[in-house]
Amino acid sequence: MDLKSLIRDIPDFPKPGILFRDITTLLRNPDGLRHTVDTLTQQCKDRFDKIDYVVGMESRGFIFGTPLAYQLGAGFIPVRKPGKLPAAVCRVEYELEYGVDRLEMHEDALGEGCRVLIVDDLIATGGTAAATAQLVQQTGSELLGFAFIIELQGLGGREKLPDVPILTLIEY
Ligand SMILES: O=P(O)(O)OC[C@H]1O[C@H](OP(=O)(O)OP(=O)(O)O)[C@H](O)[C@@H]1O
Ligand SMILES: Nc1ncnc2[nH]cnc12
Repeated sequence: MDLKSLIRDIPDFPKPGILFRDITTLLRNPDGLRHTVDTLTQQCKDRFDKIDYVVGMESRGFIFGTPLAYQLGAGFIPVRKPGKLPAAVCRVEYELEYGVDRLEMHEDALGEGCRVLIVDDLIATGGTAAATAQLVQQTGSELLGFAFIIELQGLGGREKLPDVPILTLIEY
């Protein structure tokens, strides 16, 4: 299935010069959604052993991370933008392709010995994923790898990440 054909390109969003890869057109297509989640699941099963937790970043990481965790028999842990999580959090700052922000995770969400996969819809500069890796590794968990639906190659994103396997389904 040609998943790339289901992704819509929006020039100059959210700022001039950014070509936004819009996944809402993939999500609204029943076959596209099923194929994306099933392919991601199969590739993760082939590549990673015994994933305890899938960590997904707000907000688009939630869309793919939760069904993936369900299919893998893992738990899902949300990493959120500041001020959204109710219990005590750990924090990290990160850079976006179009801004700077902070991410938070509940400090009791992970601990020593947890086997963790980080999932997001897209990697651009890698700032979000690198920051999430920092949050995960600070807890003493084992970071097994990353899975993204889309990789924007040429922005150097994967070079920012720790040396673990990185799965991607669609590349630009
Ligand atoms: O590799 P990077 O340069 O860090 O960019 C990738 C991140 O940017 C987007 O999220 P965004 O912060 O726009 O938030 P959203 O998911 O709530 O739309 C995307 O979903 C990734 O999380
Ligand atoms: N070009 C882009 N399209 C969609 N989401 C993004 N997140 C960061 N850069 C992006």
